Amino acid sequence: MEHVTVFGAGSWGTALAIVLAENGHNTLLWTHRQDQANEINDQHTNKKYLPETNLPELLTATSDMKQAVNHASIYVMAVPTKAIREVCGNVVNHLSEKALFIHVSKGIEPDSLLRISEILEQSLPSDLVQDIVVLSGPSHAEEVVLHHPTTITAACKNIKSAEKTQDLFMNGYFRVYTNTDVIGVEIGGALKNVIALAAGISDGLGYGDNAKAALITRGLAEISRVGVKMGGNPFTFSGLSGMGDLIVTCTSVHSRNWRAGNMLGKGMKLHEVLEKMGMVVEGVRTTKAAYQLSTKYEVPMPLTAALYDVLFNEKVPKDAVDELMIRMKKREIDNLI
Ligand SMILES: NC(=O)C1=CN([C@@H]2O[C@H](COP(=O)(O)OP(=O)(O)OC[C@H]3O[C@@H](n4cnc5c(N)ncnc54)[C@H](OP(=O)(O)O)[C@@H]3O)[C@@H](O)[C@H]2O)C=CC1
Ligand SMILES: O=C(CO)COP(=O)(O)O
Repeated sequence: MEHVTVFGAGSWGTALAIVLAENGHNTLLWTHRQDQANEINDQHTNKKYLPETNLPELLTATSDMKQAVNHASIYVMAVPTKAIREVCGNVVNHLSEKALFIHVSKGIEPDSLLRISEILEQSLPSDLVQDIVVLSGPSHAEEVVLHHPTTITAACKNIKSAEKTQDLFMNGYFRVYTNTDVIGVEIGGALKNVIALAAGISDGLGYGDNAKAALITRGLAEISRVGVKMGGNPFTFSGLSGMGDLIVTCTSVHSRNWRAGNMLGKGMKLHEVLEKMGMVVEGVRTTKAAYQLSTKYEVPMPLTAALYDVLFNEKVPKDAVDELMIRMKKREIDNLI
């Protein structure tokens, strides 16, 4: 039995805290909202994020950062990408012993173009970090809490820490693989959200399965192209954190990115969509970052560029699709390896 603190009590942080508690670990969930901590401790629910779920009574919550840091030396960082720096900054204020950091966020910071593990490296004192692990793959919180079979990857340059993460989370419904390709796993997890927004737009426009399959396949081509240039292993992109997560996010009604795209395709404005969602839609900021990555690494990413224009330059979605279809002729296969 280990002591673990999960930072972030949204859908994913709460679902992972349930997995850990069910695996017998002494798990504390940190939230920045006292009323939410009270609800979790007193009613064993988190109605805003997982309305149908009863939380294990052994799972407790706090909004006290000092208590959260002191509780454990294994931390799961489960806040959206845009909150990672702020939460790390607060953790550091109370950190006094070496800890293992497992992050589960799927994004890339616009402008700095840092991956989440790089933001953690920048924000945390290196002498107090045992290792940084990324846990990523096709895993909607709504299905994990129903114990539906789920597979995911724990990646760390140090395989021992990936294996430790595997042991912490693995159980009969949550199967964890290991990988040492942190770059590939993080890039796949972040960029699939861009393509999922596009898949939602395609469905919102009334296009069918052919269009969806095209987006998933050509989306994977552009994710792999830039991911390999950034140093990822080409094979990682056909694994759980690449193709696996791309499929689930582009095809599931649970996906916030797909749902947001769907509303855009039906004609809603981006700000209206984001207000209506009330949960993080990582793909919006990540589209900006991906567009910048495409320029920085001189990699063609036509789907990303089209989505960028729809989100930030008021391009009409149907026009973006039409323009994608009549681009100049191409060969299908890139020489990635
Ligand atoms: N949901 C899922 O199935 C999965 C999500 N992920 C990834 O996990 C990450 C978190 O997503 P998810 O849990 O779904 O997001 P949600 O939108 O469900 O929840 C986000 C949580 O983070 C909190 N938060 C936001 N900003 C801050 C801040 N500055 N300080 C402290 N807490 C903050 C929110 O609090 P508040 O209520 O106050 O807004 C909320 O509790 C994302 O990167 C996502 O891509 C990965 C796999 C699966
Ligand atoms: O990453 C996810 C599933 O693996 C969750 O995707 P959304 O953020 O689109 O809901």
